[in-house]
This record gives sequence, C-alpha cells and structure tokens, in this order.
Amino acid sequence: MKYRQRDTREVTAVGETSEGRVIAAHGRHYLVEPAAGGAPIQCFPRGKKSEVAVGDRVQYAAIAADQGAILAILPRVTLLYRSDQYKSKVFAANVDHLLIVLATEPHFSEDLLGRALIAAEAAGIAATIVLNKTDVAPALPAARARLAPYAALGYRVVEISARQAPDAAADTLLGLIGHDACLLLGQSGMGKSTLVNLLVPGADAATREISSALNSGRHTTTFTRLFTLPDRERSGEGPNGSNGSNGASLIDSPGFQEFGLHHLSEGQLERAFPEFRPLLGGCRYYNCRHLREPDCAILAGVASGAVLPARHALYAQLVHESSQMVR
Ligand SMILES: Nc1nc2c(ncn2[C@@H]2O[C@H](COP(=O)(O)OP(=O)(O)OP(=O)(O)O)[C@@H](O)[C@H]2O)c(=O)[nH]1
Ligand SMILES: [Zn+2]
Repeated sequence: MKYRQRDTREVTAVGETSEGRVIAAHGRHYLVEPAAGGAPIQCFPRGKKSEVAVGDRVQYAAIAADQGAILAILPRVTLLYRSDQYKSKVFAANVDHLLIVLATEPHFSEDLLGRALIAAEAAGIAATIVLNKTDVAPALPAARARLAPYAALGYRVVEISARQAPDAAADTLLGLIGHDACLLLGQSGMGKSTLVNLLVPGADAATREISSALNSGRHTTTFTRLFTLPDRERSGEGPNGSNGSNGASLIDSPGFQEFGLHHLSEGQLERAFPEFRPLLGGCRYYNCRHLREPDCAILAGVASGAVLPARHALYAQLVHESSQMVR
C-alpha cells in the first residue's frame, strides 16, 4: 500500500513541525499532503480540536515515519458547512468555487439547489450551476425553465453532457475551474462520479488506495477527497477570482440527505439572497424580518414580482431554522 511504504529517507524527522494540506478525511483519520512534496501521510488531530476539514492547511508533527499529529489548523479563507439544530458538518475548507451538479433527469431538488447557493453566498464562495445530461432531450426544456430564474439572479449556468460529449464537458469544467479549489456537490444520480472520473483519470483507483490508507474499509464513498488538477489558464472570465493560493483542485464529497443551514443568522440570510440586497434598508423597521411586517421592502418585492415567492419561502424556512439553532 503506497502510503504505508514511504521511503524513510524522505520522511520529516520525528518531532519536526511541517505544513501540509488535508486531502482526505474519514472520521478522525486524515491524509495530509506535505507542502514540501512527497507522499501523503496519515494524521490524527491532537486533543479535542475543532473539526479538521479537507482543504485545510495544517501544521503537523511527525510522530512516526508514516504518521503525524495535527497541531494546528492554519487560518481558513472559506469554510462551507451545513448544520442542523445540534451540530454542524463541514463540507470543506478553503474552497473558492462551488460547482452544483444537476441533471435533466432524475428530477433535481430545487430546495437543495437554493440551499447550496445560500451556503456559498454566506461563505463568500462563487457558485456555478452545472446542468448535466443535456443529451436527454425530452427533459431539457423543463430543466432549462427551472434554472432560468437562477440565471436571471446572476448565477452562471453551464450545460454539459458527460456521456454524449465528454471532451467538451471536461473542457467546459476545466475552464470554469481555472486555478480554483472547487467543491462538487450533487444529489445522487446527477452524474457527479462520472464527472470526477472525467476530470481526474485514475480517481477510482486513487480513492480505493486512500480508503485503505484511512481504514475506511469498503465504504469508499463515505469520505471527502481532494484531487489536485493540473493548473491551466481559465478560459473566459471566471466568476470568482480565486485567492491564488490554492491551485486547481477538485473536492468530491459524499452524498447527504439534509442541507440544514441552522447556523446562518437572520442578518447573514437576508444578505445571502442577491435579489434582496438592493431592497434591504427599504423596510419601515430597521430590524424587519421580512416575514409579515408592514411596509416591508422584501414583501413588496414579492408582490411586484422582483422576488420570486419560492425564494421568499426558502428565506422564511431558513429564518425558521436559524431560530431553532441551539447557540
Ligand atoms: N444520459 C446521460 N447519462 C449520464 C450522463 N452523465 C452520467 N450519466 C449517467 O447517470 C447515472 C448516474 O451517474 P453517476 O456519475 O453515478 O452519478 P452520481 O451523481 O455520482 O450518483 P451517485 O453515484 O449515486 O452518487 C449513471 O448511469 C451515468 O452513466 C450524461 O451526460 N447523460
Ligand atoms: Zn422587511
């Protein structure tokens, strides 16, 4: 197994502190890629640290030839997570750009799409909607119609067919990725694994190897994994402008059922809806919650059509979740 058979001559001296990037996580087992180069090594957090996430840059101390202890998490540029009433679950750290993978079929959840966009907005991460399976022609017009309002909000929507036009799909995605650290999110069946395999040749084999290094057994899809991509120039204007420090990478995270956003405050929520922003400040009450207050600019926006009722309903649901957070 590759990660257990490190050449001891290139191993950091035991006790020495080094920096690296977390490229896989399974429970409290992490795989850290040394900043200085060389094979990834297994690390465990020392003590009861806040959760280490894939994408984190960490300081670690070698405790054996092939093992390290994570001593500190370096300051994060971004952090994307979901939460319910009691706990939060980090998707990844230092992500520049979220790629939300949807498909013409099966039917994608607009609730999940809305939540992913809000999570990205709140975390200061650019988001792009990737509509896959455009070859399924009968389902294409309806999918496009469902996505039109998001394009109108300013979100970039790209269309691909991983099956019918894989080269064009890879080209489109690599162009979007540019130099960014990208997180792929998608419901089951949208084609996320197909896309990872398209962009990262050998991804399956690498994942199996890491899975055994992390002792995650047969549950190869239960951990988050970062793949470094060859850097290339971004074609066209990128939506974000990466922070420049990451380099192109693709983070694949396991499927999830709920995308709770209980951790977002009401103030964060109202600003995470781009269509609300020009209206904020126009309400009669400075602390308006935009739910049923008189002379509310957002509710007026719903009445005039500037804010879609479904988006306001999502906002109201998220405010409700926020109020349930055990803070
Ligand atoms: N028609 C069509 N089918 C596709 C396309 N891309 C992927 N698929 C198929 O869609 C199905 C789901 O693809 P996966 O890549 O396994 O999807 P996933 O999102 O990773 O789903 P899980 O593995 O369940 O998490 C597979 O049968 C793929 O072959 C596409 O562009 N067009
Ligand atoms: Zn209001």
